[in-house]
Amino acid sequence: MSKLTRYTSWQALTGLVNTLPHMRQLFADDPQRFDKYSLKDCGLLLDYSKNRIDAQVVQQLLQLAAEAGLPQKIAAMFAGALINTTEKRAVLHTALRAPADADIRVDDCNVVPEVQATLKKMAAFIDALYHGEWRGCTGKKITDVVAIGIGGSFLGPKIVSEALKPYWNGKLNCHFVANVDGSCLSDKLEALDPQTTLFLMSSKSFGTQETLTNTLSAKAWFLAKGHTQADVAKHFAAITSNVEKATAFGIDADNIFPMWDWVGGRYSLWSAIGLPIALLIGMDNFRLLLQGAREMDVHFAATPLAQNMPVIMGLLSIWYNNFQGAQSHVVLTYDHYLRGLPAYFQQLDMESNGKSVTLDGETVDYSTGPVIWGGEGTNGQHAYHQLLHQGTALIPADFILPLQSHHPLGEHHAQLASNCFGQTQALMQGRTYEEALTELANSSLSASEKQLIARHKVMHGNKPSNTILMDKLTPETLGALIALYEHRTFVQGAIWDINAFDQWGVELGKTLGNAVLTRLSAPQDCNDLDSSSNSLIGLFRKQRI
Ligand SMILES: O=P(O)(O)OC[C@H]1O[C@](O)(CO)[C@@H](O)[C@@H]1O
Repeated sequence: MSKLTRYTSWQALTGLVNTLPHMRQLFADDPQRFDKYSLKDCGLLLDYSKNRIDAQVVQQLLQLAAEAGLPQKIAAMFAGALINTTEKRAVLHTALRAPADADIRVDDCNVVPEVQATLKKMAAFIDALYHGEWRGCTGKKITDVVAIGIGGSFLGPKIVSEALKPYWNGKLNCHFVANVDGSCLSDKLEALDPQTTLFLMSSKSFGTQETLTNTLSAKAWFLAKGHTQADVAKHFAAITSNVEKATAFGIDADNIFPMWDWVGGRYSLWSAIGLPIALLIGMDNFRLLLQGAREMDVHFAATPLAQNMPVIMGLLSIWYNNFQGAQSHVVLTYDHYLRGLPAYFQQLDMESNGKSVTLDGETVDYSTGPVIWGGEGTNGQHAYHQLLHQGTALIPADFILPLQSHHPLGEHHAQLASNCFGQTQALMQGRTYEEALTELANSSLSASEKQLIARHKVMHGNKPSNTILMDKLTPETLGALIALYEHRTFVQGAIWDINAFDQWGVELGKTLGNAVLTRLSAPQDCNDLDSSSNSLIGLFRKQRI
């Protein structure tokens, strides 16, 4: 039996499952329920009242956090302890948004000055592009930037840029290339002029196949347009922790922005990986994004657990995941600009908590990371909300809504908000058989048909959701929101006693993929492989001939 499942709080929580009344009753019994189970800080409001909780459950969840040493683990992360134990690294994405005078040490060296110097380098780079000091090899201003990267070197820049479209200053166009599928890069290149295009290669390792291949092809395209190797320096820059590989690749040392091994890829948008964001919204707004995340860092580090937003959200997810069989969690962003956020949270959470051994290497005897999925509201209501309401799976939901729109068009925003609130209400209260029968009372159906249809219309409700509101989607509130989810992920990994900051699971697929690549062009069959891989390789080889 694992340490975690031996905690008295874990035992107590196991005993509390299915002992609570329906949420309808919980709300009926306590008119102050919203006030009791909502938190406000960092420009966000978290309404967690539509959850299967009462004072006793919350108390035991908080006790679980205490028994798991969460406060100490939070302090260790902020202090730069090597909590990424398998790679012997600190986890300090929080240092990327720390104040300039902070002192945060790795190997007894304060990392903040280098972070600040990189922010200044970013600002100078952006100014040079904006004002034409940086020009292409034929003297033309740069108009388009192609950001090449994948995973955390793509999702953060892409999704945050999309989310902050109202803040784009129009000085540059930015395009994102991630997939190694040639269609992705080709689509972008066909519309571009190499004389006015700058390629930004983002790769912490400078060893990711997709990013290297895309960058090599971009360079080949550039050279095929009549330009020379000497011209490359004016059209290629890189963000990486592997400066040696980047210069060997042909990128001018002055055009390389550093990254550090104490920043995980999925936590790196706050570093120079976020350059595409800053190019689109300007450095002042990028600093506001950092500031918002900083506010959430201060909240997370200093707020008592019971009023701590990431802690409450992480504990609630554990309550469903580990005690009520929920295997997925849905994020529903009721804002068109936030439509990509669920995909961002997918990598953040699933690449962090998709683990099955504890820090000591013991196989866990409890569930860990759920599947994170979601999409844009109201679209999801016409796609998968049916399952949320009447399916057999328990899927806790987060609803995210800015109270003000950037485009106050007629009744649109009121309808968006009413749908958001209506959905959480429907998930909570459901519809009883009697209510369904009453709704059918005046229909022309026979009595037996009414009874049958009523059965199909029953919604059990008691489906948990959190609602997160902000006054408006701004760089600051977005920074706070993303940091909220970073720390929510941390809370769960800390309680599950897993390493949320390595990603050994992605290595094997890459290695085997590279081995297959060599076989796709080999003449002989791969009879040493399983028959599926052998056949699939054969089919691909056949179509190539
Ligand atoms: O920035 P890099 O080193 O190219 O890595 C890209 C992505 O690949 C991973 O290492 C594995 O998916 C992610 O953690 C990372 O964000």
